[in-house]
Amino acid sequence: MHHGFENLGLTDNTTAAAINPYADYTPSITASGQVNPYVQGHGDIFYTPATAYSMPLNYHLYAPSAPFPQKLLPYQRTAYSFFMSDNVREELQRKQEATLQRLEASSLPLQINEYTQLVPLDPGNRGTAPTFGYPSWIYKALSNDDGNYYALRRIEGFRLSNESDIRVVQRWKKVHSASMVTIHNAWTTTKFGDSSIVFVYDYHPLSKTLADAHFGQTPLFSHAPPETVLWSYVTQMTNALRAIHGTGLAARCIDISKVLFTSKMRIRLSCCGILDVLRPEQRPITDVQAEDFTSLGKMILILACHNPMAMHNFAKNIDYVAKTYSNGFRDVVYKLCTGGIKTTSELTVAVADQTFNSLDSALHYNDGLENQLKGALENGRLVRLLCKLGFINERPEYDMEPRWSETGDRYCLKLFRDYIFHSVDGDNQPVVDLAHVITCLNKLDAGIDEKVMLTSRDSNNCFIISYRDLKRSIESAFQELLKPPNQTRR
Ligand SMILES: Nc1ncnc2c1ncn2[C@@H]1O[C@H](COP(=O)(O)OP(=O)(O)OP(=O)(O)O)[C@@H](O)[C@H]1O
Repeated sequence: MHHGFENLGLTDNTTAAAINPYADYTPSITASGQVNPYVQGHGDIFYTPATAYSMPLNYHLYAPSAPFPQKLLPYQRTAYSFFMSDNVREELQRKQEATLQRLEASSLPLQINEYTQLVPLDPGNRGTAPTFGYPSWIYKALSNDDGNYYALRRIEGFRLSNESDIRVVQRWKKVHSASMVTIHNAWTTTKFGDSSIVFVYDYHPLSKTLADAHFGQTPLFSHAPPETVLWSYVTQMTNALRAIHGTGLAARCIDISKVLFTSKMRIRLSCCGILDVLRPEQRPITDVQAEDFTSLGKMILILACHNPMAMHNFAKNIDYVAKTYSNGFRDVVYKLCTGGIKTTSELTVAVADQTFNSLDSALHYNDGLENQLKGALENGRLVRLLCKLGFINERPEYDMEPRWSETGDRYCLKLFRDYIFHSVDGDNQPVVDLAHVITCLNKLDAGIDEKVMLTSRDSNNCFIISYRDLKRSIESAFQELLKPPNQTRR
């Protein structure tokens, strides 16, 4: 397979010193003679100038972001390493889709405070199952203030008798933990036609409750889940409790229906702060905090036994845990359920070993994501370049202008576009080779000295031109498009 033209791979030492005929573009050349693609022409509207980082690698070369799923040929790797993996892309796209989903016909208010586009997140809910003693609803909503999506939890029919009760939300806003759904605000409203109180939380698209994940229609596990999964839940909830108790608050909502499963093995405690407003506690906070540990023990017992009613026969079920899981796990669950753990320090010590396992898998996962990120590292640059080429090529209004016409120096850009996209093979069949496109665009963006041979469409003319000069032409042609109308285009 060939592209019609071959790279000559020549290094031209003269172009580096050549006079720049277009004042608009001066490539930034580093001490080692490389072109810095991030420092484009002055006032380049497509690039934000890099501040701290100015020494690029050889930008048309990519380090492999191994491991590859199978042995790939070099040209396959070029395309493979340039994008995130299909799995990650699909997951993110599905989350995007869920986030942007809208409800065409809705009886919900069009706007409440700064929030619009309300979509119920729990459409099966008829508001009959009382959460915290009241019917409750949860909606996704768009904030007109910051353009982010939030989850609004509405507690129906609640009247705030004491204004100061809602102030506790300010304290909750200060609790930061990656194992919690962050709360942002709370307010009362009559916009739903009743007196409701609304709590504003972070929105986590496609999340489900632990109850749904383990006991729903498509449960994650059909029987007892692996011990590593349960330890991971315990350590994540320990992380949440450390932050909550450390701020002098108590969670009061650890339950399979209130812990959200937000992505692979990531759980977050939701609904924090609601009970503190609805039913403020009079008891000493240490007593209330102690209940968080028993709730955690019950939750883990329920999941371990794969039985929502596991607490009804505690002795039998803790026996089952002893037979199915390790002694260490059984001991922690037993202590939690029976009040043997009363502070986060005690819990932290009890789960210390497992915390390192969780940390290790979190670090591995992080490495994996960073590798994925590498795949998308530079493709933004090429999109900008493609946009520029698109703006420049085939502009009918400049057909009669010499520099843009078939004979002018913009002509090589048109031929270069043909070289990238319109190559044909020996049988005159279109060559659709992503790796070729990416390689050419990378070289063009880096403006390297390598030369390429371009042939006119009628095969009568032939140009040999370096990527550096092509880049210069693109920049000057693009800058001309930006010129105000009263300045004549060259
Ligand atoms: N912060 C959030 N971000 C995104 N989705 C959420 C959020 N909180 C809840 N959800 C979605 O709403 C669904 C219902 O949540 P909810 O807490 O009401 O659970 P539930 O099982 O209906 O509990 P209850 O019976 O107490 O209402 C969850 O399964 C989840 O899909």
